[in-house]
Amino acid sequence: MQKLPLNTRIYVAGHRGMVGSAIVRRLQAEGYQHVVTRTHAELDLTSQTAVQAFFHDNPVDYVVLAAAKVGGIHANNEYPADFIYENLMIECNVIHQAFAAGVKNLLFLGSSCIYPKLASQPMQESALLTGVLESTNEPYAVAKIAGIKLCESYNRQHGTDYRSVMPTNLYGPYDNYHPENSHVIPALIRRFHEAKQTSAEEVVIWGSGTPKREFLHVDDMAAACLHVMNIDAETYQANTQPMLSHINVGTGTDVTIRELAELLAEVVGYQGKIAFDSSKPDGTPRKLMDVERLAALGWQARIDLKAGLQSAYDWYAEHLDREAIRL
Ligand SMILES: NC(=O)C1=CN([C@@H]2O[C@H](COP(=O)(O)OP(=O)(O)OC[C@H]3O[C@@H](n4cnc5c(N)ncnc54)[C@H](OP(=O)(O)O)[C@@H]3O)[C@@H](O)[C@H]2O)C=CC1
Ligand SMILES: C[C@H]1O[C@H](OP(=O)(O)OP(=O)(O)OC[C@H]2O[C@@H](n3cnc4c(=O)[nH]c(N)nc43)[C@H](O)[C@@H]2O)[C@@H](O)[C@@H](O)C1=O
Repeated sequence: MQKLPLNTRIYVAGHRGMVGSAIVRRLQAEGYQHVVTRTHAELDLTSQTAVQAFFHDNPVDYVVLAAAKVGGIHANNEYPADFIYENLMIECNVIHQAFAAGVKNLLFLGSSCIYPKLASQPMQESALLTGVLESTNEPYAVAKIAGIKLCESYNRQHGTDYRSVMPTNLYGPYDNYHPENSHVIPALIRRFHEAKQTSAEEVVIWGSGTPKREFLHVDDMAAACLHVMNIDAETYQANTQPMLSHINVGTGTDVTIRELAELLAEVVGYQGKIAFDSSKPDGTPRKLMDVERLAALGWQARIDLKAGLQSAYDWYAEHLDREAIRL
């Protein structure tokens, strides 16, 4: 396994987010000495001129693109223009300006929602663009597919080594706990915690509870990112042909939303009723990732779901009074 030199200058875009912060923790733990970061306030990645100036003034060797407009099923449904515009702008600016500044290596984070709504399960990388997308997050998915194609096209035309990883649903420290705009795990952690504090009789879960989801702890995701970054170029190219420049990252197992809710109630210690509001959207019925490609390249998830949920809840409870929690 080729090891990136520890003095590699690595720019992590989105370093304060759940995934970006996990990647920075992992890089620092592994001894990388030159991790470059900018907050959203310091550098708005939707601004072409600001991104061009950043790369001109700050020579880097590797870019990790973990910055994005991110949200759960409700946020995607409510703000489709924001999701497609901001993510397309971030991807075009960072990928093109990295190339223009001579950066040879980049890791782009896509998402499992790039695959067709009814793709056969588990979903292989080759399923991309073989069917219609899930309507609740289609704009976001189209932006993510564009990110994959940007990396692939710069590799084909300019000989860059821009890689794309497709994470399944993620959770863990520094997640977004907004009651409406968050993903299901932070939303339910917060709802069950507040229900326990107020002795509420029941907690309402969105949808039917029947959809299935795969959940990967963000520390596993960060480990997978560093693993992919350290694969030598010819091995990476040989394992992502024909033109399949992306690699799925997941656990290879899934649970129903009902099972997840019951697990979280147990983890949080909530003993009231769990009800389902079928007026809320279910989204994709199932999106289990085929993780064989990355397994063949030497990486598998390690964090068990129940232990991961427990650690995520413990982190939430410990940070409630601090600004780290995005409520
Ligand atoms: N969370 C999940 O379940 C999944 C996430 N992913 C992907 O992983 C990546 C990271 O997601 P996650 O960590 O959960 O998201 P977060 O929302 O936690 O982090 C996103 C980061 O990007 C920053 N950002 C957003 N817009 C801009 C901008 N215009 N300029 C500069 N910075 C910006 C945010 O800063 P600020 O908050 O200050 O605006 C934030 O730090 C994304 O590409 C996402 O699509 C893929 C699959 C699942
Ligand atoms: C991560 C990935 O996938 C995301 O899509 P998603 O997987 O459908 O995201 P979700 O976590 O919001 O919902 C998962 C399931 O859970 C149910 N559900 C129940 N109760 C709550 C609840 O209270 N909140 C939320 N958000 N969902 C709930 C919800 O109805 C749905 O059936 C994209 O947005 C996109 O971000 C993307 O890249």
